[in-house]
Amino acid sequence: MAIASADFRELRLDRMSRNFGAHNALKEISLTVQRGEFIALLGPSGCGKSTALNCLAGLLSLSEGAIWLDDKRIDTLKSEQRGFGMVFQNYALFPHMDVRRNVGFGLQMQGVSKAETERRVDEALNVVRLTTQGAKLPGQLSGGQQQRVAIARAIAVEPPLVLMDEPLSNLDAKLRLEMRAEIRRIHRLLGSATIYVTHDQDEALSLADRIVVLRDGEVRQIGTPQDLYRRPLHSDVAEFMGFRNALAGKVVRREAGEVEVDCGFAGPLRGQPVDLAGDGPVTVAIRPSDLVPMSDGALDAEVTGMEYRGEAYFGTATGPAGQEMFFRSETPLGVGEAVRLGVPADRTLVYASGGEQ
Ligand SMILES: Nc1ncnc2c1ncn2[C@@H]1O[C@H](COP(=O)(O)OP(=O)(O)OP(=O)(O)O)[C@@H](O)[C@H]1O
Repeated sequence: MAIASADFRELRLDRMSRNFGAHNALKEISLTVQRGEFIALLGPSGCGKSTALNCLAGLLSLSEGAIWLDDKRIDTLKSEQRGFGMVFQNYALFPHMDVRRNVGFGLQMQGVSKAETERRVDEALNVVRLTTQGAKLPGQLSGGQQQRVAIARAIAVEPPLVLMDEPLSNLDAKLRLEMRAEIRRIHRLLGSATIYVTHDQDEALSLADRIVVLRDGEVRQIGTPQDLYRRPLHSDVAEFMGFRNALAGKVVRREAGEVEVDCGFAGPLRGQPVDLAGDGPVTVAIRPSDLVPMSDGALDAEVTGMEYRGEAYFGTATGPAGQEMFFRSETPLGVGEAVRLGVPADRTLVYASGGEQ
């Protein structure tokens, strides 16, 4: 028999809140996670990601709200009674125990029989492809192998939910990519739900079925990686998702599904209205990789910097009213050179300024 995951339908966070004194670190987070889903909690430092994960794990109590696993309320249960698997950034392995004892630790705590523990340790090590390393101490393993041991320990208890807090941030770039694929593979194999905290949008995009973007303890958007990448609903989410150009302007023409915005350049910019209401000032959001030199581009600017990044050059430029821009170029341009930059209208998103309601 293989490693399984506990049977359940859904995990439901109902207005989950957590205060530290007067500080509201989590404000009424509501979310339903289906069995089999991979959810990334994404957001900048201090947005409440780890607090949310620790509340789920039972390491922190809720100030208000509730957590349900199907029709069982679990936020009132102690951490060990929830039986979730946890994987942390620093692995948190016991240095004096060999790999097998580390992996079997949770099972031993649960009072699982010796024979069953041995079986599940074998299976978990098999899943993370470490069957030959069982007798080693953590210190004799590489970072990636140690993180695999931590994953094996988390899944050996056959949890309904696996919680991961930035598990790859201590690994080098190559290993991070390898482990991403591994984590996804293991998630599929188990069929449990995974909630994965990260501040790295690439990691969230590549791993998750759905991404929950947090800011200041609040959910800003929940969506598929494609939703989040193509059409962030608010300008702050757009900025976080890599729309580094944020140009202030005013709508001068409206058509069905498209607007023209005057941002103080030679010509107006055409874009997609995302979060527009009224006639107030707007912010135009563009990814640097979509803003490129073109002879009939609407944005006239002067190059202020140029950097080679292998796949292309990335530059900075300033517009006539001092607008700061980040763009991509196939060829290098000299600092001080005049350039016209352009972007397709369907890659240009328009938001009401201060649209953070
Ligand atoms: N034990 C605590 N006491 C007081 N404030 C706390 C405590 N833990 C977290 N906070 C505050 O709650 C907010 C959210 O913190 P949290 O660690 O959840 O953020 P995060 O998104 O995980 O950040 P990072 O990516 O830097 O780990 C922060 O403002 C933090 O200072």
